[in-house]
Amino acid sequence: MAVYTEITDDDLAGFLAGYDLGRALSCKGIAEGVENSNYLLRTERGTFILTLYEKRTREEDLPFFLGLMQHLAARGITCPQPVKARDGGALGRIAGRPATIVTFLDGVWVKRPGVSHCRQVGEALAALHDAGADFAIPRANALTVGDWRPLFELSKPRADEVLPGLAAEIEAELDHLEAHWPRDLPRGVIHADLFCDNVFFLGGQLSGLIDFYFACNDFLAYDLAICLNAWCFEPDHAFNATKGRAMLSGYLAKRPLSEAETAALPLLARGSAMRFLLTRLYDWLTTPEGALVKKKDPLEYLRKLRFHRGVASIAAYGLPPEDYAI
Ligand SMILES: Nc1ncnc2c1ncn2[C@@H]1O[C@H](COP(=O)(O)OP(=O)(O)O)[C@@H](O)[C@H]1O
Ligand SMILES: N[C@@H](CCOP(=O)(O)O)C(=O)O
Repeated sequence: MAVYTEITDDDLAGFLAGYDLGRALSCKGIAEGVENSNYLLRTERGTFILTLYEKRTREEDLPFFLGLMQHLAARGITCPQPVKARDGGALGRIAGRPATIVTFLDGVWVKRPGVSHCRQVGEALAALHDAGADFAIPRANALTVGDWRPLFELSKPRADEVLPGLAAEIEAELDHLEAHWPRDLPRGVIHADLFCDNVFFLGGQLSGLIDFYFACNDFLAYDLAICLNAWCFEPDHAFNATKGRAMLSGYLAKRPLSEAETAALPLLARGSAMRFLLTRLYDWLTTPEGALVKKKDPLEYLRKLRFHRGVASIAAYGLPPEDYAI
């Protein structure tokens, strides 16, 4: 359960006094997510999500995240919308933390995605990339290749407690990624965390996207690599090429990949696996016992990384060359 900051009834009443949402009827911590504290808030005016920003979400980035959600919605992407307070702002403070209220999105996330889910995620990702193209506020990715080694240094002394030899394997992989990371692929606004728990479905149809708090400007194909990792591996850790093909086809139907993007995809997938391995490893080693959050397994991403290390081309993800030639 991701609740890092508890709020009192008085905190909530004081916060809501700035809004036209009536009184709180209930406010319950949400048992999902790992980054921020989220509450399901019911007021006299409806149901909302109250988010208190924690950990990796920097306050100075909030105008980017909130503005992006508004920008994307205006271009047809279904995502939560910040609720404005009476003073016109959407960002406030509660219990000492920066906080916003956003609209509640109907739908459920799928724990065992199928081929159709993967295709729809590919389509939605391409639509997001298209919709984000003219978003004016820039935000550099704070978790890209140059940030991985400093992040790793924080976990390195204890990494082998998680798996003997892990520190050396990560170091060697970082050497490779730093030496080969692409410099010049098409860039734009990426979601950067479009995992299964951030995509809602209703009746089998994708109904909305949430959790834009890692969104940034980076390689568009890197976002696709993140999604391949998050959606197309089976619980036994095998990559499912049918799902990979569905996701890539869904994406390609809306946005073609360049030759350079296609060639870079295995490396981007390795990098994406490294990024989530490192944040999970850090959280694994530092989250206090008894914290109200379910820690995520770093080694899941080590296995994914090892798979991509053996991948020579995008064909291994289920797409034969004749399907993506442009
Ligand atoms: N706008 C929303 N509408 C409905 N449910 C939401 C919304 N935002 C968050 N949630 C719920 O809260 C959970 C955690 O939210 P998320 O943004 O993923 O947290 P974190 O910032 O910690 O990653 C989600 O899995 C979902 O169940
Ligand atoms: N997706 C990340 C963790 C952060 O995302 P959340 O949406 O689950 O809070 C991971 O799986 O490591």
